[in-house]
Amino acid sequence: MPITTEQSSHAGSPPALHQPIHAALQQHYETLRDVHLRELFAADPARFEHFSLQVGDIFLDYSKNRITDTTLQLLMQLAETADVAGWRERMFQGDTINNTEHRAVLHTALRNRSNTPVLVDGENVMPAVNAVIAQMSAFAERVRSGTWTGYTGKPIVDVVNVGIGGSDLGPHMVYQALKAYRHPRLNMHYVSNVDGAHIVEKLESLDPETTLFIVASKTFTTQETMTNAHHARHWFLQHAADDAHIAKHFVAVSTNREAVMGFGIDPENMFGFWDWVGGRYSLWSAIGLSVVLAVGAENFIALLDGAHAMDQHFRDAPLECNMPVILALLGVWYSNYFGAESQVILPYDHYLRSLPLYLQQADMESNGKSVDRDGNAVDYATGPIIWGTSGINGQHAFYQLIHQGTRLIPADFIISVTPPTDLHAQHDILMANFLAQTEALMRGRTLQETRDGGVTPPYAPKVFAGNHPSNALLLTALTPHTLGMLIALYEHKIFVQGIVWNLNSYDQWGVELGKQLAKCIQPELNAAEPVTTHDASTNGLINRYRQQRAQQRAI
Ligand SMILES: O=P(O)(O)OC[C@H]1O[C@](O)(CO)[C@@H](O)[C@@H]1O
Repeated sequence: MPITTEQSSHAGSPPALHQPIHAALQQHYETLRDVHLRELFAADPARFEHFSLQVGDIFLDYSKNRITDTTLQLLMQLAETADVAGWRERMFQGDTINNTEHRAVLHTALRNRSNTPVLVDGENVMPAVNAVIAQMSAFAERVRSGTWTGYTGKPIVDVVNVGIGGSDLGPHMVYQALKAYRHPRLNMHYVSNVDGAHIVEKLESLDPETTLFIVASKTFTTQETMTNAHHARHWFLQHAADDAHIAKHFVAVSTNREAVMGFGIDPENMFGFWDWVGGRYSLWSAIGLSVVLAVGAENFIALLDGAHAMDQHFRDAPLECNMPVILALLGVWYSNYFGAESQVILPYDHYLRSLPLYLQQADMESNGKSVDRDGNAVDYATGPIIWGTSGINGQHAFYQLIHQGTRLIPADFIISVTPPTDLHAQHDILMANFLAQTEALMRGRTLQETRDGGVTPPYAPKVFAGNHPSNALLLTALTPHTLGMLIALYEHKIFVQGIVWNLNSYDQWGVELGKQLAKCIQPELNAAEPVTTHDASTNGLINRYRQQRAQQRAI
């Protein structure tokens, strides 16, 4: 039985990928599909200057893409057809662009360092945004200075952020990235998984007298987070023995005041945010509290400043020299014309090793959609599979497939020019590999070059077709400001792609379905009678689990 989606008529014009510009791009693709990047470089000695761009401390070289001036002109027309500029303005202005949840999308207001008014339902949100930043800064100052103490009077040493998805991945990634800026006494920990092993293992090494828990959940109903938070409270009270001590060891970050109070956290120790901040875009809100504790308010504000600088660039720069727009359209070019299925993210930076994981949620939870914003099934590819790891490790794991496999995998290479340590020679090795990989992917190696290169026969398996596209992103240094710019760059890239694909990038109904089903299944795992209400496979697995657990418990 086919699963159908409820069809509704398009409010506006057809999606850009149903308009004549799409046919023009398809035609153009036919002229370019067999052209090698080597030829494009040979034809234009200024290709690097031509297809590169500096914004603040981020330099983007996109010359190793399978594009010409015509490609970019057509892609820009696609963006115009999709009204990227109009939607961009709607987002920044606080229009209800998340149509299925009837919400504005205003993570940009959280880092609106110009402080110009941003209206939601006629109310300027900036005073509330600034008040939470001030509240976080004051709290962090007390914890960092040691004036905020635990129930036995000792300063806090360990902070556990209990959260999942956007309430974990963003702060965790930034905490890792900004190691150089961390407070020497404070260690942040991140517990997300409902698998008991995660929190049990974490608590083993912690001292309840010097541990602070941040329960981070936009909704304060997420099962994984609330289960872990309750376990943490139980563990704490086993030692502290008095509920009154909770106030010194548990704080909350949420939009749900009632639920926070219901958990037993003093609303004084709650850091609020708003439903117009999507979970995967919430790092800039109070969800960043662990980052403020770790690196201090000044550095957190520098992160916000960096994101704001990218917001301004994105809002003001013409489409053709707009970094997020360029990255987004290159992605569309490969997804919708070359049929690329994935996008690999390759940070050549130990401290950015969690960036691919963070971008998986940001991108795939946003644009992993098969219906457009009106609920119509789309007939074109949307969000790509995002994957990757620290680049240099990836070289020794999966790069073989990128070089010689059958799939086209566009790659983003990211590196900082400034070494993170004084091991300068090691940084040169890292940089050399970064460059070698982008060059090898682009050039490949011909049969003749293989023969001439001192390689032993057989030659044919050692030939590389090349022509694999990549972007190179050079950061001047991995500072809070540059990191803020980099994250905002990807957020806006995702936004632009969502507009071209006519998606609502700000809901996540697939995830919600999984949550609902898990809640139905959980009580069935301990049901007295065999379960028969699901399909045969799910029934079979539930009943097998029930029986085996019952046998284990009986022993
Ligand atoms: O912050 P919450 O409400 O606990 O939600 C956590 C995560 O769950 C999701 O709803 C689904 O993964 C994400 O969008 C969100 O970041």
